[in-house]
Amino acid sequence: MVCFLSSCGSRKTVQKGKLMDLTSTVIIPLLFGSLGIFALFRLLQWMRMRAYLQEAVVVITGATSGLGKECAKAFHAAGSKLVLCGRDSEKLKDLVQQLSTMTNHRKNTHKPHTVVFDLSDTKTVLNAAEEILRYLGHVDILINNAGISFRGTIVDTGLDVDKKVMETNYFGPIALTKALLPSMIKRRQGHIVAISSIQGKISIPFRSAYAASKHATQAFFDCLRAEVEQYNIDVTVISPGYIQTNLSLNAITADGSRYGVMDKNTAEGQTAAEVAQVVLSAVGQKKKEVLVAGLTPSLAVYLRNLFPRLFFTLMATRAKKERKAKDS
Ligand SMILES: NC(=O)C1=CN([C@@H]2O[C@H](COP(=O)(O)OP(=O)(O)OC[C@H]3O[C@@H](n4cnc5c(N)ncnc54)[C@H](OP(=O)(O)O)[C@@H]3O)[C@@H](O)[C@H]2O)C=CC1
Ligand SMILES: CCCCCCCCCCCCCCCC(=O)OCC(=O)COP(=O)(O)O
Repeated sequence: MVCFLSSCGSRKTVQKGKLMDLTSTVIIPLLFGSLGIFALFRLLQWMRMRAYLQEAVVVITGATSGLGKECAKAFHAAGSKLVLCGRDSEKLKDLVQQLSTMTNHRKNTHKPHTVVFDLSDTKTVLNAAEEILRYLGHVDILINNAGISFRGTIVDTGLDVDKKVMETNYFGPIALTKALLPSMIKRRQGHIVAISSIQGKISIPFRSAYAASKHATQAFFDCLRAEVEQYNIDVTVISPGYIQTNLSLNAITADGSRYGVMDKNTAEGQTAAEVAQVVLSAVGQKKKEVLVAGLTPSLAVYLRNLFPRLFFTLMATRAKKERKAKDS
């Protein structure tokens, strides 16, 4: 018995020793090796991204405020050659002035070019595309960012309002994309980015025109991605949740007037600078799509796809609650 116990003890000691040997000779080197490979991979990825963005001709629509303005700062700092688009030439000039004061000692930065046009006017969009190609010769990255939101009940909203939202958020961006696409196909190089929304994946009550325009955006750019892959053209769709911008202030309502209220959700959203960094990194890594949202909007997207009936019930309850709050 004593002999058995002592042999058990020594067997345990031998096993412990073998385990320690295995840890020091295999597990620890493997762990450090994997960490090293991962760090090297990330470094190479970062260097490739920097090289891709440096000197790239990047067109940004809606550069006069919010996310577009922050994207302009991020891509300018990355050394891209910017074409800043907007409706207001004074705001664009101010931005160019602001960018000129941003020094980046490690990067060669460029003075941006500006183009003024209204996305809801197709003729000016086509003229703008011509001007961009004439001035810069080509476009490497087009960021379709500009957009407006909407607040209203479907029953009270005139069709002219639906059309205005679709023209700004959908027809304008696709007109600009189509106008620049042939030159990208010719060069067999290019990257088209669409700033969509979580509302491109789910519809919430009293946002019909906006959610419809963003669903259309998602569908169009998903088709485009498939069609242009053979020409080495990338398409990235970015779907943010709430961002702290003027989007709700500038939203149009059922009668076409400005909403003029800063929504609580918008005010408490991510900062535009944070989201712009996500856009920069997604573009740099040529990601196909990115969701930039908190837990609830992200869960809502999964809920819509996995348990649609439950999602529809939640949305109907939300609509009743909102209408009651408005009426009282
Ligand atoms: N804020 C948010 O919570 C979210 C925003 N998004 C999307 O992000 C994008 C940027 O919006 P955001 O920065 O938040 O909002 P802002 O209102 O701050 O910016 C919108 C930009 O679009 C421009 N714009 C609007 N209408 C037109 C038009 N007809 N022609 C040309 N430019 C136009 C505006 O120009 P001007 O200065 O002349 O008005 C402005 O530069 C939009 O596509 C929006 O749908 C997506 C998810 C969430
Ligand atoms: C266990 C699962 C819980 C899931 C809860 C689902 C019900 C909650 C719905 C939440 C809806 C979130 C919508 C997010 C919308 C959004 O982020 O949109 C961004 C925008 O484009 C903002 O535009 P807006 O003009 O609407 O401010």
